[in-house]
Amino acid sequence: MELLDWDAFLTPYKQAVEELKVKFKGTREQYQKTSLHTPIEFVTGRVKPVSSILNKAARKQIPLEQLADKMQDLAGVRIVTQFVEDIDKVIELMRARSDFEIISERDYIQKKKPSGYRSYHLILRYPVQMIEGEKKVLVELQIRTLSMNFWATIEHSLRYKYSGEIPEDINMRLQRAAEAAFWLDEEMSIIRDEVQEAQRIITAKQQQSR
Ligand SMILES: Nc1nc2c(ncn2[C@@H]2O[C@H](COP(=O)(O)OP(=O)(O)OP(=O)(O)O)[C@@H](O)[C@H]2O)c(=O)[nH]1
Ligand SMILES: Nc1ncnc2c1ncn2[C@@H]1O[C@H](COP(=O)(O)OP(=O)(O)OP(=O)(O)O)[C@@H](O)[C@H]1O
Repeated sequence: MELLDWDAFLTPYKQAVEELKVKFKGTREQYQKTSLHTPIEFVTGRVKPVSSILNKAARKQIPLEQLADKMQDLAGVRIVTQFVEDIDKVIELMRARSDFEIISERDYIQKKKPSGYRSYHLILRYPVQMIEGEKKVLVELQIRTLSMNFWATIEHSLRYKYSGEIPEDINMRLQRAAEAAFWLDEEMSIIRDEVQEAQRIITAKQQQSR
């Protein structure tokens, strides 16, 4: 595929990522207007870079003609939460929506990956309105806490730096960091009610001074 074709091929994925980011940020804003704790801390998204698509296609032996069906993370959106309990709430919110179909779920929180990676993944089939008509694209939605996100971001950078072959001593540190990230989530869950009450007071004060 040439550069121009990539641009055309990825257009609906870009559209899907932009639309879903707006929608999920909108959900966060709705929560902020209530006295309820918002389960969404922030939302990010990206279209997979072409170099990364080519690497993954070669690694997984996916023919380029089958990318749309076989590579589920061409469009990726991530919802980051404060607490592990918020992840369940976000999953509930996603299951109640009618603007996409959830086609699969993977729980890497109950069952973390050997690397230490924790996150909850949903694969969505999302309809994008193109000038040629509706096109349904797959979107990978990752839901994770701030602590899980911190670990995954650091691990991703190291994996990139060492082209997947992370030296043993650093790997050991990463495993320990994964355990620390898990305990951070546990500790924060225990004081969740206190934290949420403090945040409610701060939000109410900010709204009064507007
Ligand atoms: N940082 C980090 N991210 C991970 C790890 N495992 C999975 N992910 C993220 O989760 C996505 C989906 O992973 P999987 O559910 O394992 O999907 P997969 O197609 O079986 O495997 P990948 O080749 O990793 O995409 C990846 O593209 C990454 O963004 C990990 O060990 N570390
Ligand atoms: N679902 C997602 N939502 C938001 N950002 C994502 C998502 N998946 C990956 N990213 C981010 O996009 C950037 C580039 O991701 P890339 O697709 O190359 O990584 P990857 O998903 O780990 O790779 P691979 O699946 O090919 O091993 C990274 O910063 C990664 O954290």
